Amino acid sequence: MIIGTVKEIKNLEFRVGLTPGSVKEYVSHGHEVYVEKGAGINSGFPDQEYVDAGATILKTADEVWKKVEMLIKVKEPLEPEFKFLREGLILYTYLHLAANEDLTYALLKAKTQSIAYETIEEDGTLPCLKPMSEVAGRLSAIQGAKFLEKPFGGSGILISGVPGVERAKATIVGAGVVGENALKMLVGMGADVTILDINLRKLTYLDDIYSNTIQTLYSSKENLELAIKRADLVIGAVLLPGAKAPKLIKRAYYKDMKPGSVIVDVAIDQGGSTEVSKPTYHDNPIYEVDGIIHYTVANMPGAVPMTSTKALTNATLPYGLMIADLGLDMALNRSRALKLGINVYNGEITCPGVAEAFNLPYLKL
Ligand SMILES: NC(=O)C1=CN([C@@H]2O[C@H](COP(=O)(O)OP(=O)(O)OC[C@H]3O[C@@H](n4cnc5c(N)ncnc54)[C@H](O)[C@@H]3O)[C@@H](O)[C@H]2O)C=CC1
Ligand SMILES: CC(=O)C(=O)O
Ligand SMILES: [Mg+2]
Repeated sequence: MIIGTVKEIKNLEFRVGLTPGSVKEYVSHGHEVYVEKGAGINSGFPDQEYVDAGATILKTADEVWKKVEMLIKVKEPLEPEFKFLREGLILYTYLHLAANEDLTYALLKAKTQSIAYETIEEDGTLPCLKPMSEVAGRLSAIQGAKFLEKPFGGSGILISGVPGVERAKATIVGAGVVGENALKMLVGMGADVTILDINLRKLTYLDDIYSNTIQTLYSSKENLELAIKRADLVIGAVLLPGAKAPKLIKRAYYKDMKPGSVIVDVAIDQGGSTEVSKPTYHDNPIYEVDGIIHYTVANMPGAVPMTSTKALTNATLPYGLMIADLGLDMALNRSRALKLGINVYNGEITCPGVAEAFNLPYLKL
C-alpha cells in the first residue's frame, strides 16, 4: 500500500504520525512511504532519518495527500485540509468526531474511510488512546499545579504544602488511564487526592495500590458535588468511548469553590466535562469563569512530542500494518478492534456515539 504522513497544522502541535522506526516497519512489509518535508523535525526526526528508513520526502502536504492510499496523522484534519479528503482514501488518525460536526459532514460527503485512533477497542481497552492519555494524565497534574500559582490567577496554594501548612486538595473525576496517571503524579507531588468513578472495580484496584494515601469515591451526584467544591484542583477525565463527554462539573458548584481553584478538563477533546469548556491552545491555555481557572488544551501531548510521538506510534503501528498488509476491508473482517475504530465507512457513520451526537443514521458494519 502507498502510505504517508504530513506535518500537523494545528496550532502548536508538534507530534507526527510516523517515526523513522515505523517507516522502516512499513517498508519491510513491502509498502511505499511518503513523508512531507520537515514533518518529524519537532519530534526529533530530521528528514534524512526518514530517507535512511526507506521513505521518500515530498516538498508539500498537497503532494503527500494526493499520492497516498492511507494517510497516517495525529490530529483530526482541520478546515484547510478538508479539500484533501476524497473517496476511498483511508484516513488513520485521532478524529473525536462527536465534538466536531463540520469534520463529520466533511468525511461523510467525501466518503473518506475514516479510522479514529480513539475508538479502536481491544479487550475493553483503547490501545491507541492509552499512550496519549498516559501523557495527558501526567501533564494534567503538572499543569494544574502550575496554574494554581498566583501569577497565573490561581489561588496561590503549593500543591504539596510544606511542613506545618496544609497541602492542596485535588479531585480527579474518572479513574481511567488519564485519571490513574494524574493520580500517580499528584500523589508523588504530595497532594491530598480524591478520585471518583462509577466503576467500582477500578476504585478497588486503586484502593489496593494506594491504600489510605488516597480517597476513592463512587461517582454519585452527591459525592461529585462535595469533592469538586472542596478541591483546589479538579481533573476532568471521564470518557464514554466515541460519545460526547458528560457535563459532570456544574457551573453552579463554582460559587462554593475557592477563588483561583483550577479545573484541568482533559476530556475537552470529546467536548469537555464542564458547562463552560471550550478548547484552548498551548500558547494561551487558560481562561477564567466565575473565579475558576479552566485549562482546556485539546492536544496536551503535543507539548511533549519527544515523548508523545514515540508512545503514539508504538501503539498505532500494529493496526496500521494490518490495514496496509491486508487492505482495509480484509483488516476490518479480521480485527474486531479495528472495526470498532472505523467511524465513517463509504459515506456512512459506523460509530454509534457519533451518530447519536448529531442525530444521524448509524450503519452497523
Ligand atoms: N486533552 C487532551 O490532550 C487529551 C484528552 N484525552 C481525553 O481524556 C478523556 C479520558 O480518557 P481515558 O482516561 O483514556 O479514558 P478511559 O476510558 O480510560 O477512562 C474513562 C473513565 O471514565 C469513567 N466514567 C464514565 N462515566 C463516569 C462518571 N459518570 N463519573 C466518573 N467516571 C466515569 C469510566 O468508568 C472510565 O474509568 C477522553 O476524552 C480522552 O479523549 C486523552 C488524551 C489527550
Ligand atoms: C487524544 C488526543 O486528542 C491527543 O492526543 O491529542
Ligand atoms: Mg485531543
